[in-house]
Amino acid sequence: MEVRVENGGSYEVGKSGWDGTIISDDLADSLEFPVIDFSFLAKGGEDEVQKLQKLHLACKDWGFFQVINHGVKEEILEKIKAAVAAFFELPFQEKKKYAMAENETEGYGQNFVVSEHQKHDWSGMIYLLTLHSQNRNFKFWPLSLPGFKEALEEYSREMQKLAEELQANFSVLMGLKRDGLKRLQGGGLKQGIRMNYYPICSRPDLVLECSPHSDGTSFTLLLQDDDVTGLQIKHNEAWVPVKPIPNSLVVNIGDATEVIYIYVTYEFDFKLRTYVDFLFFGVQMQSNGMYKSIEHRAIINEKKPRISIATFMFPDDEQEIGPVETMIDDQNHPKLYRNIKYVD
Ligand SMILES: O=C(O)CCC(=O)C(=O)O
Ligand SMILES: [Fe+2]
Repeated sequence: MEVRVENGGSYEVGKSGWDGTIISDDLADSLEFPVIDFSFLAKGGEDEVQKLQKLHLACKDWGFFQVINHGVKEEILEKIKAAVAAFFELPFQEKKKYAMAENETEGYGQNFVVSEHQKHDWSGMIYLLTLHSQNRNFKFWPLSLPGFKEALEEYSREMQKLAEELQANFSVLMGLKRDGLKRLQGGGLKQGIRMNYYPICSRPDLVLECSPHSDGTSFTLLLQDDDVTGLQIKHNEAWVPVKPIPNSLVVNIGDATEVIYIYVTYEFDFKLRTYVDFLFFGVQMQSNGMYKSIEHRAIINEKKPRISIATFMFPDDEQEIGPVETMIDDQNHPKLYRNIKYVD
């Protein structure tokens, strides 16, 4: 059985999608997906590594965790969800005005999901660069939608504060001062926000909406609908559903990469082989592989549409970054990645 996903001009043809055991919701509960109480982390000092043990294990063993008590007001979360819902409710002709152009990463894109039995609804996403503010490209912003710009700007500011606090905690875990990773990166994190809309689907077993991927970021903060489970992460070779905790945010470690070199060669057995050389920039790289960027995907729900809002944090460019010295130990943890500049 095949599922075809059309995305703008191109499409992928995949297998039926389900390519691994899916853990049931009950079993997932017993696996204790990490929940981090942010009020314990906020403003933590360099001498408080012990307090961060839970965060360390979450990043090392799962690459994902949910953050509660993060301090972002519920009304700000509700406002952005409502603004995103209002955008996706606009007629297609209106949304199309913000369409992603060829070779651009920003703007509105839609997936037309087709199974072998029936046509399904449109699903879509809109991706906007939000910080640094000079990177904003307002031609992709639905400025005529009342309240959208204000809601997104406010949400973006709150995510930045939270991301900086998380980065400070990652610094301490890597044996640095709170501002260690920021200094090594030569400045603040850049930010882009991807808003996803997943329509109802009567045969969710046939459709996999957001295909398996890992995030090419430093790290990501995800806000999802409180009452629809859609996100699944790969853990011990199984897909584990992440049941939303109301008003929480999901954080995951990223692996921003860039292909630097592709070469094709004839091997001694006269077979043509292709090699790809990657550069890595995310927290996975800075932690010298201790913290992992994990594959995840989202599935469509039978009864309720779902919105998710992913805030992608990127290293600032222009500055050479590499694995943090304290994470390298020639004997047990030799340096896995080269130092490099991030250029997007
Ligand atoms: O919708 C989700 O839960 C996942 C979205 C996601 O992984 C992404 O936008 O990168
Ligand atoms: Fe993702």
